Amino acid sequence: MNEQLITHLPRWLEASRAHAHEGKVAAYIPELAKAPGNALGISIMGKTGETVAAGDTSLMFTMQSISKIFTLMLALVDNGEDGVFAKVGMEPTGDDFNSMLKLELVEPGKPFNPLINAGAIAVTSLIHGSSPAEKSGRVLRYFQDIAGGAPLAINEEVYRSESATAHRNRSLAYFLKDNEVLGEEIDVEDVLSVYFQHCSIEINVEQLSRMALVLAFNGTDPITGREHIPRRYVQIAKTFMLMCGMYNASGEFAIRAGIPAKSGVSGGILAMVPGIYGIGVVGPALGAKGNSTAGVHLLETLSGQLEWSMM
Ligand SMILES: NC(=O)CC[C@H](N)C(=O)O
Repeated sequence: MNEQLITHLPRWLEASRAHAHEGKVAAYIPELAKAPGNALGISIMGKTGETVAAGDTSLMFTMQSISKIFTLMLALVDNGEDGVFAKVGMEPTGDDFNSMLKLELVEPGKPFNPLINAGAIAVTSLIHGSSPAEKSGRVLRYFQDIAGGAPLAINEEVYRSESATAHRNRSLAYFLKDNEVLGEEIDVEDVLSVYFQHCSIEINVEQLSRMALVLAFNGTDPITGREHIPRRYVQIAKTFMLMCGMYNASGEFAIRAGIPAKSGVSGGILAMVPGIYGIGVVGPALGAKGNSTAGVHLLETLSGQLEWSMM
C-alpha cells in the first residue's frame, strides 16, 4: 500500500468532509433523508486485500445507482451484447439521471444508456428468472459473490419508501412499455420491484471497495483468483462509468479525477484505479447533479495527489 496514502488519508478525508455542507441529503426517496449529512467514509483495497480506510467506515447505505453497473453485467451474462444493446444505447445524455427528455428523440423509447434510470429499468427487465423474487435473488447472490461472499441484504424500509413514491420511475417504465422496449410478456410493476430492490441493497465502504477491486482487475477477484465477470463485460461497464457514471457531471469528474466511477443518490461512490485499487466511498450530502460533494472532492484530491488519472 502506498505510504503517502496511509500517512495522509485521514487528513485528506477531513479536508473533504468540509465540503459536505455544500450538498444536501436526497429526500425524494423519503427514507434516504435519514442519512447523516456530515458523514464521509472511504475504503481503498489493493490486490492482496490490504486496505486503507478512514472516516465513517461503518455507515451502511443502499447502493442505489451503483447497482446499475452490476445489473448491466448480469444482463450481459444472461443475454449477450446484442440482446442488451437492442434495448438500450451506448451514449451519454448530459441530462439528469431520471430525465425523460431524450427518450423520444432518436429511437423512440430506447434509453440512451444503461446508467440513466430508464436504461437501468430496461436492463433490469432482461435479467433471467421465472419470477421477480427469483430475479432479485439472483441479483443479490451475484452482488454478494462479487463483494467477497459475506451476506448482503435489501433494506426493506428504503425499498418500500422508493416503491411508494416512484412516480417518475413508474412513468419512465410505462413509457418503455408503450414503446415495446419492455415487451408484451413483461409486467411493468414486476420489473420495477426488481429495480427498486437492487437499488436498495445495503452495503458498507469496505464491501464496495471489494466489488470495485473485482472490476479494477477485469472481473477476477485478485484475492481469491476467482473469475466473477467476463473481462469483456467489465470493459463495457468501465467505459460507461467513465462516460456517464457520475450522471451529467461525468465530463467534469473525468477531467478532474480521470478514473472510472459510479455514484448513487445515497451518497455512495464506487471507483477504481484500474489494475491497482478498488475504492468505496460514502458521503450522503449530494450536489446539484446528484453526486456526493465531499466524496467527489476526496476522490479528486486523491487522484491529484497520487496521479491516478488514466488519461
Ligand atoms: N441516481 C440514483 O441513484 C437513482 C436510483 C434510485 N433508486 C432511483 O431510481 O431514483
